[in-house]
Amino acid sequence: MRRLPPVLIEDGCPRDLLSLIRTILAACKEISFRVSQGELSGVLGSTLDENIQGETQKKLDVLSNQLLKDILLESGYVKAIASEEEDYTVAGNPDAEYIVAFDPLDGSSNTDINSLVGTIFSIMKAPKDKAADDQSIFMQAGKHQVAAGYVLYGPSTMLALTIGKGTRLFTLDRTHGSFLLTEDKVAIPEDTKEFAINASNQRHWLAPMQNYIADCLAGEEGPRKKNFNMRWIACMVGDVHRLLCRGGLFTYPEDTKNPEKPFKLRLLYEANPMAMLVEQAGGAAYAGLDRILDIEPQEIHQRVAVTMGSKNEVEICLDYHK
Ligand SMILES: O=P(O)(O)OC[C@H]1O[C@](O)(COP(=O)(O)O)[C@@H](O)[C@@H]1O
Ligand SMILES: [Mg+2]
Ligand SMILES: [Mg+2]
Repeated sequence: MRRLPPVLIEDGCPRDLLSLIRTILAACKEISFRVSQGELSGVLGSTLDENIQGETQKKLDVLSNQLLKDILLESGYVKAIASEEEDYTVAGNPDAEYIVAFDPLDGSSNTDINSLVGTIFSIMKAPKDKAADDQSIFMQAGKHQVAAGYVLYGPSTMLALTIGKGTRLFTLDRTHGSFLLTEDKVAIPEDTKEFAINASNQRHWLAPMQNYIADCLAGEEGPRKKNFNMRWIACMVGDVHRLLCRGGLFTYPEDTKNPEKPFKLRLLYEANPMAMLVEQAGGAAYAGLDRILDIEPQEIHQRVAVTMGSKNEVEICLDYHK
Protein backbone atom coordinates (compact mmCIF):
# COMPACT_ATOMS: atom_id res chain seq x y z
CA MET A 1 0.00 0.00 0.00
CA ARG A 2 1.21 3.51 -0.80
CA ARG A 3 2.40 5.82 1.94
CA LEU A 4 1.35 9.43 2.24
CA PRO A 5 4.54 11.28 1.12
CA PRO A 6 4.96 9.64 -2.33
CA VAL A 7 1.23 10.01 -3.03
CA LEU A 8 1.38 13.75 -2.38
CA ILE A 9 4.65 14.21 -4.29
CA GLU A 10 3.03 12.57 -7.35
CA ASP A 11 0.23 15.12 -7.02
CA GLY A 12 2.76 17.94 -7.27
CA CYS A 13 2.46 18.94 -3.61
CA PRO A 14 5.22 21.49 -2.83
CA ARG A 15 7.90 20.10 -0.49
CA ASP A 16 7.30 22.62 2.27
CA LEU A 17 3.54 21.98 2.21
CA LEU A 18 4.22 18.27 2.47
CA SER A 19 6.54 18.91 5.42
CA LEU A 20 3.87 21.03 7.07
CA ILE A 21 1.22 18.32 6.62
CA ARG A 22 3.62 15.73 8.06
CA THR A 23 4.28 18.02 11.02
CA ILE A 24 0.54 18.25 11.75
CA LEU A 25 0.25 14.48 11.43
CA ALA A 26 3.10 13.92 13.88
CA ALA A 27 1.04 15.73 16.53
CA CYS A 28 -2.10 13.80 15.49
CA LYS A 29 -0.31 10.47 15.95
CA GLU A 30 0.54 11.52 19.50
CA ILE A 31 -3.09 12.60 20.11
CA SER A 32 -4.23 9.28 18.65
CA PHE A 33 -2.02 7.40 21.11
CA ARG A 34 -3.27 9.40 24.11
CA VAL A 35 -6.91 8.95 23.04
CA SER A 36 -6.43 5.21 22.63
CA GLN A 37 -4.95 4.95 26.14
CA GLY A 38 -8.10 6.62 27.56
CA GLU A 39 -8.24 6.65 31.33
CA LEU A 40 -4.74 5.13 31.44
CA SER A 41 -3.18 8.30 30.04
CA GLY A 42 -5.01 10.50 32.56
CA VAL A 43 -6.52 12.70 29.85
CA LEU A 44 -10.26 12.18 30.39
CA GLY A 45 -12.52 14.70 32.13
CA SER A 46 -12.70 18.49 32.19
CA THR A 47 -10.35 21.25 33.27
CA LEU A 48 -11.59 24.14 35.40
CA ASP A 49 -11.13 26.53 32.45
CA GLU A 50 -13.30 27.88 29.66
CA ASN A 51 -12.13 28.91 26.19
CA ILE A 52 -12.91 32.35 24.72
CA GLN A 53 -16.18 30.95 23.37
CA GLY A 54 -17.41 30.15 26.88
CA GLU A 55 -17.06 26.37 26.49
CA THR A 56 -15.60 24.25 29.28
CA GLN A 57 -12.29 22.84 28.12
CA LYS A 58 -11.75 19.12 28.37
CA LYS A 59 -8.27 17.95 29.37
CA LEU A 60 -7.92 16.47 25.88
CA ASP A 61 -8.84 19.81 24.25
CA VAL A 62 -6.00 21.49 26.10
CA LEU A 63 -3.49 18.71 25.56
CA SER A 64 -4.25 18.34 21.83
CA ASN A 65 -4.02 22.09 21.36
CA GLN A 66 -0.66 22.23 23.14
CA LEU A 67 0.76 19.36 21.06
CA LEU A 68 -0.29 20.94 17.76
CA LYS A 69 0.70 24.46 18.75
CA ASP A 70 4.17 23.48 20.00
CA ILE A 71 5.07 21.28 17.05
CA LEU A 72 3.81 23.80 14.48
CA LEU A 73 5.55 26.80 16.02
CA GLU A 74 8.80 24.87 16.54
CA SER A 75 8.76 23.56 12.96
CA GLY A 76 9.17 27.01 11.41
CA TYR A 77 6.67 26.12 8.66
CA VAL A 78 3.88 28.44 9.83
CA LYS A 79 3.63 32.22 9.91
CA ALA A 80 0.66 32.06 12.30
CA ILE A 81 -1.83 29.64 13.78
CA ALA A 82 -5.48 29.96 14.83
CA SER A 83 -7.06 27.38 17.11
CA GLU A 84 -10.45 26.83 18.69
CA GLU A 85 -8.67 26.76 22.03
CA GLU A 86 -6.63 29.97 21.56
CA ASP A 87 -8.25 33.35 22.18
CA TYR A 88 -6.27 35.03 19.39
CA THR A 89 -4.04 34.02 16.51
CA VAL A 90 -0.48 33.09 17.53
CA ALA A 91 2.50 34.38 15.53
CA GLY A 92 5.08 31.94 14.17
CA ASN A 93 7.99 32.29 11.74
CA PRO A 94 7.59 35.67 9.92
CA ASP A 95 9.16 34.20 6.76
CA ALA A 96 7.01 31.06 6.61
CA GLU A 97 4.74 30.43 3.62
CA TYR A 98 1.65 29.05 5.36
CA ILE A 99 -0.91 29.65 8.09
CA VAL A 100 -2.87 26.87 9.79
CA ALA A 101 -6.27 27.01 11.51
CA PHE A 102 -7.29 23.96 13.54
CA ASP A 103 -9.81 22.40 15.85
CA PRO A 104 -7.42 20.33 17.97
CA LEU A 105 -10.13 18.07 19.33
CA ASP A 106 -13.53 17.94 17.68
CA GLY A 107 -16.43 16.17 19.39
CA SER A 108 -15.14 16.94 22.90
CA SER A 109 -18.33 15.67 24.56
CA ASN A 110 -17.41 12.19 23.28
CA THR A 111 -14.07 11.99 25.07
CA ASP A 112 -15.44 10.58 28.31
CA ILE A 113 -17.64 7.93 26.65
CA ASN A 114 -14.91 6.33 24.50
CA SER A 115 -16.60 7.49 21.32
CA LEU A 116 -15.40 9.21 18.13
CA VAL A 117 -13.29 12.37 18.28
CA GLY A 118 -11.03 14.00 15.70
CA THR A 119 -8.71 16.85 14.72
CA ILE A 120 -9.57 19.24 11.85
CA PHE A 121 -7.05 21.46 10.02
CA SER A 122 -7.09 24.08 7.29
CA ILE A 123 -3.95 25.37 5.52
CA MET A 124 -3.73 28.63 3.60
CA LYS A 125 -0.93 30.67 2.05
CA ALA A 126 0.33 33.38 4.38
CA PRO A 127 -0.28 36.85 2.92
CA LYS A 128 3.15 38.44 2.31
CA ASP A 129 1.90 41.93 3.17
CA LYS A 130 0.71 41.03 6.68
CA ALA A 131 2.84 40.65 9.80
CA ALA A 132 2.82 37.32 11.62
CA ASP A 133 1.00 38.88 14.58
CA ASP A 134 -1.62 40.65 12.44
CA GLN A 135 -4.97 39.29 13.67
CA SER A 136 -6.45 39.73 10.18
CA ILE A 137 -4.01 37.26 8.61
CA PHE A 138 -6.73 34.55 8.56
CA MET A 139 -9.41 36.72 6.94
CA GLN A 140 -9.49 34.84 3.62
CA ALA A 141 -12.38 32.89 2.12
CA GLY A 142 -12.15 29.08 2.35
CA LYS A 143 -11.71 28.75 -1.44
CA HIS A 144 -8.12 29.91 -0.84
CA GLN A 145 -7.26 26.86 1.26
CA VAL A 146 -4.32 24.96 -0.24
CA ALA A 147 -4.99 21.87 1.87
CA ALA A 148 -7.56 20.66 4.36
CA GLY A 149 -8.08 17.52 6.36
CA TYR A 150 -9.15 15.74 9.47
CA VAL A 151 -7.83 12.86 11.53
CA LEU A 152 -10.52 10.64 12.99
CA TYR A 153 -9.61 8.79 16.19
CA GLY A 154 -11.91 5.78 15.95
CA PRO A 155 -11.48 2.01 16.01
CA SER A 156 -8.79 2.85 13.47
CA THR A 157 -7.16 6.24 13.09
CA MET A 158 -7.91 7.68 9.66
CA LEU A 159 -6.86 10.76 7.75
CA ALA A 160 -9.02 12.50 5.13
CA LEU A 161 -6.90 14.88 3.09
CA THR A 162 -7.21 17.13 0.08
CA ILE A 163 -4.68 19.41 -1.59
CA GLY A 164 -7.27 20.39 -4.20
CA LYS A 165 -6.92 17.27 -6.34
CA GLY A 166 -9.70 15.13 -4.95
CA THR A 167 -10.16 13.75 -1.45
CA ARG A 168 -8.22 10.75 -0.21
CA LEU A 169 -8.47 8.54 2.86
CA PHE A 170 -5.46 7.12 4.66
CA THR A 171 -5.38 4.68 7.57
CA LEU A 172 -2.73 4.83 10.28
CA ASP A 173 -0.68 1.65 10.30
CA ARG A 174 0.15 1.40 14.00
CA THR A 175 2.91 -1.14 13.40
CA HIS A 176 5.01 1.35 11.39
CA GLY A 177 3.43 4.63 12.43
CA SER A 178 2.68 5.72 8.85
CA PHE A 179 -0.51 6.73 7.07
CA LEU A 180 -1.28 4.35 4.18
CA LEU A 181 -3.58 5.20 1.29
CA THR A 182 -6.80 3.19 1.64
CA GLU A 183 -9.21 5.16 -0.62
CA ASP A 184 -7.77 7.01 -3.57
CA LYS A 185 -10.75 8.87 -4.96
CA VAL A 186 -13.53 9.52 -2.50
CA ALA A 187 -16.82 10.04 -4.37
CA ILE A 188 -19.86 11.06 -2.33
CA PRO A 189 -23.03 9.57 -3.89
CA GLU A 190 -25.26 12.35 -5.25
CA ASP A 191 -28.42 10.94 -3.66
CA THR A 192 -29.02 9.65 -0.17
CA LYS A 193 -31.62 8.42 2.30
CA GLU A 194 -29.71 9.44 5.40
CA PHE A 195 -29.47 12.70 7.32
CA ALA A 196 -27.69 13.90 10.47
CA ILE A 197 -29.01 16.67 12.70
CA ASN A 198 -29.25 17.23 16.45
CA ALA A 199 -33.02 16.69 16.65
CA SER A 200 -33.21 17.93 20.25
CA ASN A 201 -33.03 21.47 18.80
CA GLN A 202 -36.03 20.90 16.57
CA ARG A 203 -38.32 23.45 18.24
CA HIS A 204 -35.62 26.12 17.79
CA TRP A 205 -35.01 25.60 14.05
CA LEU A 206 -36.31 28.11 11.49
CA ALA A 207 -39.43 27.12 9.53
CA PRO A 208 -37.64 25.92 6.32
CA MET A 209 -35.51 23.40 8.24
CA GLN A 210 -38.56 22.29 10.25
CA ASN A 211 -40.35 21.58 6.97
CA TYR A 212 -37.42 19.82 5.32
CA ILE A 213 -36.89 17.42 8.24
CA ALA A 214 -40.64 16.86 8.67
CA ASP A 215 -40.84 15.78 5.02
CA CYS A 216 -37.86 13.41 5.46
CA LEU A 217 -39.52 11.91 8.53
CA ALA A 218 -42.80 11.46 6.66
CA GLY A 219 -41.02 8.75 4.65
CA GLU A 220 -42.68 6.84 1.82
CA GLU A 221 -46.09 8.30 2.63
CA GLY A 222 -44.79 11.89 2.53
CA PRO A 223 -43.76 14.21 -0.34
CA ARG A 224 -40.23 12.74 -0.52
CA LYS A 225 -41.71 9.28 -1.18
CA LYS A 226 -38.81 7.45 0.47
CA ASN A 227 -37.85 6.38 3.98
CA PHE A 228 -34.90 8.15 5.60
CA ASN A 229 -32.46 6.92 8.22
CA MET A 230 -30.99 9.26 10.84
CA ARG A 231 -27.50 9.28 12.42
CA TRP A 232 -25.92 11.71 14.92
CA ILE A 233 -22.42 11.10 16.27
CA ALA A 234 -22.08 14.52 18.01
CA CYS A 235 -18.62 14.79 16.46
CA MET A 236 -18.47 16.63 13.14
CA VAL A 237 -15.43 14.60 12.09
CA GLY A 238 -17.37 11.36 12.62
CA ASP A 239 -20.46 12.66 10.84
CA VAL A 240 -18.49 14.05 7.88
CA HIS A 241 -16.49 10.83 7.66
CA ARG A 242 -19.78 8.99 7.14
CA LEU A 243 -20.60 11.42 4.29
CA LEU A 244 -17.27 10.61 2.63
CA CYS A 245 -17.83 6.86 3.08
CA ARG A 246 -21.46 6.50 1.97
CA GLY A 247 -23.03 9.90 1.43
CA GLY A 248 -25.78 11.57 3.43
CA LEU A 249 -26.70 15.07 4.54
CA PHE A 250 -25.13 16.64 7.63
CA THR A 251 -26.52 19.87 8.99
CA TYR A 252 -26.06 22.13 11.99
CA PRO A 253 -28.60 24.80 11.03
CA GLU A 254 -29.35 28.23 12.41
CA ASP A 255 -31.51 28.07 15.54
CA THR A 256 -33.16 30.48 17.99
CA LYS A 257 -32.16 28.74 21.24
CA ASN A 258 -29.75 31.53 22.15
CA PRO A 259 -30.29 34.68 20.04
CA GLU A 260 -26.67 35.67 20.66
CA LYS A 261 -25.43 32.38 19.19
CA PRO A 262 -27.60 31.38 16.22
CA PHE A 263 -24.92 29.08 14.76
CA LYS A 264 -22.81 26.36 16.36
CA LEU A 265 -19.94 25.43 14.07
CA ARG A 266 -16.94 27.60 13.42
CA LEU A 267 -16.08 28.77 9.88
CA LEU A 268 -12.28 28.76 9.90
CA TYR A 269 -11.47 25.41 11.47
CA GLU A 270 -14.69 23.38 11.10
CA ALA A 271 -16.88 24.49 8.16
CA ASN A 272 -14.12 25.54 5.72
CA PRO A 273 -11.87 22.47 5.83
CA MET A 274 -14.87 20.11 5.84
CA ALA A 275 -16.43 22.00 2.91
CA MET A 276 -13.22 21.62 0.89
CA LEU A 277 -13.05 17.87 1.63
CA VAL A 278 -16.72 17.42 0.73
CA GLU A 279 -16.57 19.49 -2.48
CA GLN A 280 -13.38 17.73 -3.58
CA ALA A 281 -15.29 14.46 -3.16
CA GLY A 282 -18.13 15.69 -5.39
CA GLY A 283 -20.46 16.86 -2.61
CA ALA A 284 -21.87 20.30 -1.76
CA ALA A 285 -21.43 22.54 1.30
CA TYR A 286 -23.56 25.56 2.19
CA ALA A 287 -24.17 28.02 5.01
CA GLY A 288 -27.77 29.03 4.50
CA LEU A 289 -27.85 29.82 0.78
CA ASP A 290 -24.16 30.74 0.56
CA ARG A 291 -21.42 28.37 -0.59
CA ILE A 292 -19.28 27.98 2.53
CA LEU A 293 -16.00 28.35 0.61
CA ASP A 294 -17.04 31.81 -0.67
CA ILE A 295 -17.68 33.34 2.77
CA GLU A 296 -15.28 36.16 3.70
CA PRO A 297 -14.54 35.70 7.41
CA GLN A 298 -14.87 38.62 9.81
CA GLU A 299 -13.23 37.07 12.85
CA ILE A 300 -11.34 33.89 13.72
CA HIS A 301 -14.02 32.23 15.87
CA GLN A 302 -16.91 33.20 13.57
CA ARG A 303 -19.76 30.67 13.50
CA VAL A 304 -21.90 29.69 10.52
CA ALA A 305 -24.81 27.42 9.69
CA VAL A 306 -23.64 24.25 7.95
CA THR A 307 -25.38 21.92 5.49
CA MET A 308 -23.18 19.54 3.52
CA GLY A 309 -23.04 16.16 1.85
CA SER A 310 -24.70 14.44 -1.11
CA LYS A 311 -25.16 17.05 -3.82
CA ASN A 312 -28.77 16.43 -4.81
CA GLU A 313 -29.97 16.15 -1.21
CA VAL A 314 -28.19 19.38 -0.22
CA GLU A 315 -29.91 21.10 -3.15
CA ILE A 316 -33.30 19.78 -2.04
CA CYS A 317 -32.68 21.08 1.47
CA LEU A 318 -31.62 24.46 0.04
CA ASP A 319 -34.80 24.65 -2.03
CA TYR A 320 -36.84 24.68 1.19
CA HIS A 321 -34.93 27.82 2.16
CA LYS A 322 -35.44 29.76 -1.11
O1 LIG B 1 -23.92 19.15 21.29
P1 LIG B 1 -24.32 18.89 19.91
O2 LIG B 1 -25.42 19.77 19.44
O3 LIG B 1 -24.56 17.46 19.60
O4 LIG B 1 -23.04 19.39 19.08
C1 LIG B 1 -22.22 18.54 18.41
C2 LIG B 1 -21.35 19.35 17.51
O5 LIG B 1 -20.47 20.12 18.32
C3 LIG B 1 -19.14 19.81 18.05
O6 LIG B 1 -18.69 18.83 18.97
C4 LIG B 1 -18.32 21.07 18.18
O7 LIG B 1 -16.96 20.85 18.14
P2 LIG B 1 -16.00 20.89 19.45
O8 LIG B 1 -16.17 19.61 20.21
O9 LIG B 1 -14.67 21.01 18.78
O10 LIG B 1 -16.37 22.11 20.25
C5 LIG B 1 -19.18 19.17 16.64
O11 LIG B 1 -18.16 18.26 16.43
C6 LIG B 1 -20.52 18.48 16.63
O12 LIG B 1 -21.08 18.38 15.35
MG1 LIG C 1 -15.22 21.02 16.70
MG1 LIG D 1 -12.76 21.24 19.48
